[in-house]
Amino acid sequence: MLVRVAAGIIIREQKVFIALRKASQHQGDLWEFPGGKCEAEESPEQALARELQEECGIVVKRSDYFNTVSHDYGDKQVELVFFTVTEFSGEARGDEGQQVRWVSVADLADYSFPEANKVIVDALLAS
Ligand SMILES: Nc1nc2c([nH]c(=O)n2[C@@H]2O[C@H](COP(=O)(O)OP(=O)(O)OP(=O)(O)O)[C@@H](O)[C@H]2O)c(=O)[nH]1
Ligand SMILES: [Mg+2]
Repeated sequence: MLVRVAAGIIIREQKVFIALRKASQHQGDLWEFPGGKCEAEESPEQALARELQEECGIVVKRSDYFNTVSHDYGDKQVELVFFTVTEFSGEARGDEGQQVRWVSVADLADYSFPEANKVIVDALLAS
């Protein structure tokens, strides 16, 4: 099963917004950049805007392509399309009951992310 996912690296005042995946979800109890599956005929950018509105209550005003990561979890193959989100309206929050946090880029190193995120977190830490 190959799933295409759009995820947002939401940045404000040098901090990045991360959310904790629910224990019941795939790759549960790990931190993520919010986002979700692209629906049929939806571009990754459209999926990103929809998911961030649903999960975090923000309206994306500006997103820029960052990187694509393909990863095989064994039970699931994902193609993650990451965007930076630097302009949005609304206050980012956990609208699906998920724990959320604004963290400095350096502090991302202290959080556990799914394996596919490693290259993204490393790129941010190096930036
Ligand atoms: N949103 C998100 N998903 C990620 C990240 N890294 C990563 O491997 N994934 C994987 O991408 C897949 C899709 O994510 P999702 O569960 O958020 O999808 P969704 O919002 O449509 O929710 P759903 O599970 O309720 O249908 C999951 O298998 C998840 O493990 C990440 O940083 N953000
Ligand atoms: Mg999601």
